[in-house]
Amino acid sequence: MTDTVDDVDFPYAEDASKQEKISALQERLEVLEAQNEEMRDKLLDANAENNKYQQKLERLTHENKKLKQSPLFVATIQEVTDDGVIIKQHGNNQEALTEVTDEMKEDLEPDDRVAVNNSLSIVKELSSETDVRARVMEVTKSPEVSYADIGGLEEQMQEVRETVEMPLEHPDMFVDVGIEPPSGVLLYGPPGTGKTMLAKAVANETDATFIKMAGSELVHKFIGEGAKLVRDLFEVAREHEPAVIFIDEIDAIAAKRTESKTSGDAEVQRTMMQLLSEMDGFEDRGEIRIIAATNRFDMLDRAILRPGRFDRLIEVPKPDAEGRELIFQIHTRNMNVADDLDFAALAEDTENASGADIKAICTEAGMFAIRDDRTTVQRSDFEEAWEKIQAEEEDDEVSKTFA
Ligand SMILES: Nc1ncnc2c1ncn2[C@@H]1O[C@H](COP(=O)(O)OP(=O)(O)OP(=O)(O)O)[C@@H](O)[C@H]1O
Repeated sequence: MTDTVDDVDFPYAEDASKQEKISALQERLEVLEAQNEEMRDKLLDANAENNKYQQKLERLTHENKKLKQSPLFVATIQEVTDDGVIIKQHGNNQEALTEVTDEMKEDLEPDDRVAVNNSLSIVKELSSETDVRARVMEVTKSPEVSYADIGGLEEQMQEVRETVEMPLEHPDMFVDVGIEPPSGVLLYGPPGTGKTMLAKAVANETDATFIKMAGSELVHKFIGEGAKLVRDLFEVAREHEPAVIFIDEIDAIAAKRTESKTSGDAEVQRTMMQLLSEMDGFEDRGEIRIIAATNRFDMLDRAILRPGRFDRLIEVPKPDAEGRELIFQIHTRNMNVADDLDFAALAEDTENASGADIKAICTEAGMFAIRDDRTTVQRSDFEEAWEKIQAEEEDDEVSKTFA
């Protein structure tokens, strides 16, 4: 129960002298001032904490709202008539007549792509196909990642080289020996372990164009376009031979079939079928290699792992202590670190860190040094950085659980 002002009992006896009363009151005043100060600090802290939670709440509410919004479907305008606009939905090719405002009608022409909602009303006009391609595909001529930038993963690197590099650089050897090179390579393992790096490095070393597409974007950005984008992906690769196609998060398009028959699932199936048929016709594809990556190997539909498809599986695990040491060395190459920095000890301290975590630790350690007005980064900076990153990762986990 909180004290009220009426509860005040005076810190002196009734018969105390005036002087005694003054000094007793003085003392009490000092104590109360100190308590008041302490309370104010606590209040400030609580306010700051409250603000933080408020912001988190807003972020989660926003995220929640976004997830609940129903997806849009893509359609192409067939005809603009007096009765409305005839559209053809991508995916199921169904035609429909839909009404639009006069204002929107003025802007629409046959062949324009539009996004429609569940009741087939046009929600917005979409940018042209070339823009979509550019948005979902990352095309880089010889990306700037080399094998020397990858720490640990010697075995994985060796396997990727045999299965991707050899067929690109010496296709004749496979012909001479009379065997087919593996069609596709699937890299699987936890996030941030260097799967994308491996794919980029092999493209770089073979002077190939690196073409990346994320499985999740393929199926979640605009429903109805997945299959077409897969076709486009292989077409772009053919235009840029030699090329390495990299499909990240392949589980988004090649997950095990589920019982539900929602349009989303049907769309994912169509996208996967297109990918399988592109891969099955792969012998004629010349100098194109396909690498896919997933963090969710358990979710994959086994159809994509059949011979002739992703028939070479390479596990990319989190680095062991030796791997972590190498990755620390790589990411501190351009940093001004203390001469006596013990990389092996850092590796021991950071058990369970992925390559991406180590990169983040190095940057964060540099920030700690800067905050401390130093130009040399020392062991304690790395330790603090790892603590901070672990705390942030835990926070992220909590956010995901409540989202
Ligand atoms: N083995 C490694 N050696 C050096 N750096 C690494 C390694 N693994 C990860 N990194 C660093 O982490 C970053 C992210 O790694 P990358 O994108 O290759 O991971 P990934 O396995 O493809 O992750 P995800 O599954 O999340 O797509 C890289 O740009 C690199 O800086």
